Amino acid sequence: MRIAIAGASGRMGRMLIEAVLDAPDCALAGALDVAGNPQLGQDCGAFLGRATGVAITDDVDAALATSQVLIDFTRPEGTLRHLAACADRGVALVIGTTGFSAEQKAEIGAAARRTPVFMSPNMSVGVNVVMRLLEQAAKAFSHGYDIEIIEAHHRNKIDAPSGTALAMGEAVAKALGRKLADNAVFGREGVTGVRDPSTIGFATVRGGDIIGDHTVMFAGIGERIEITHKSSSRATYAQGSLRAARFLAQSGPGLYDMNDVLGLN
Ligand SMILES: NC(=O)C1=CN([C@@H]2O[C@H](COP(=O)(O)OP(=O)(O)OC[C@H]3O[C@@H](n4cnc5c(N)ncnc54)[C@H](OP(=O)(O)O)[C@@H]3O)[C@@H](O)[C@H]2O)C=CC1
Ligand SMILES: O=C(O)C1=N[C@H](C(=O)O)C[C@H](O)C1
Repeated sequence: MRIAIAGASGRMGRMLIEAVLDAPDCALAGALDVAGNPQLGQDCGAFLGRATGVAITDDVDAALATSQVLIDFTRPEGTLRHLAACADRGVALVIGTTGFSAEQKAEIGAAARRTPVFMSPNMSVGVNVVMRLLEQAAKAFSHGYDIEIIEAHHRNKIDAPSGTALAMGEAVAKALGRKLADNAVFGREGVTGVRDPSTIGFATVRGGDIIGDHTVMFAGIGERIEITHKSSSRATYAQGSLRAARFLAQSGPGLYDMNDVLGLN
């Protein structure tokens, strides 16, 4: 499978380059980064001391020329630019980027009618299994338990709450027949009044090199239940992304997520 990586010099881009180079069924076909990035023109394996023959470029057409799948961990505006190019060329797209608006998500859905697109705010198998546990827990604790979602990430993360925390909130809200948009409370300060039981609270921690921790708390009277996932390596996200790429390589146009890949639907 011929794979291009967008955000090639980023934290996830580098994990993905290493994962693709080490996967016997994958070959690196392109490495993209944004105009002005200092790594442009360098071999994308230089950080590993490996010569891949693939230079990092900001030329989207050149990076996609011989690629079957593009894996994108960049920023929403970058992803949308790559999405349009992939849809025009029929190149499949794996989206790991987070922080999309509702309008941007609709744009992704529309492009997925032309080419296979996979999107998940968290590529780890563990988080996606936890999503299912959360649906069950939310139904079981639907009365008398307050729901709070706490996430912690490294100091360089630029979006909050994390895409995963928001997806956990969506999963819990859906299981309860609520709309997250109507019930989410993002942080608290000052005289907040007593807690409205229908709300789903979010708290964000940013610091150091935390890779990604997520806890959903169901707080009742006399007990509380916490369902926690902690990532200890970005390699999990890279392996999940390759799994998604293999899935797309065998799929027609459509918008897919980890439930499709793991057969959880
Ligand atoms: N789904 C999942 O499992 C995971 C998702 N993520 C998400 O992936 C994204 C990237 O995370 P991370 O690798 O840590 O971030 P980094 O900042 O380390 O990397 C982002 C890369 O994208 C480049 N970039 C920035 N803006 C654009 C643009 N407009 N067009 C193209 N490329 C651009 C950056 O270049 P430059 O440095 O020059 O700005 C950089 O190379 C985030 O949204 C994060 O939340 C992260 C981990 C797991
Ligand atoms: O930016 C990160 O690092 C991560 N982002 C994703 C998110 O926003 O949920 C996934 C993971 O938690 C790491």
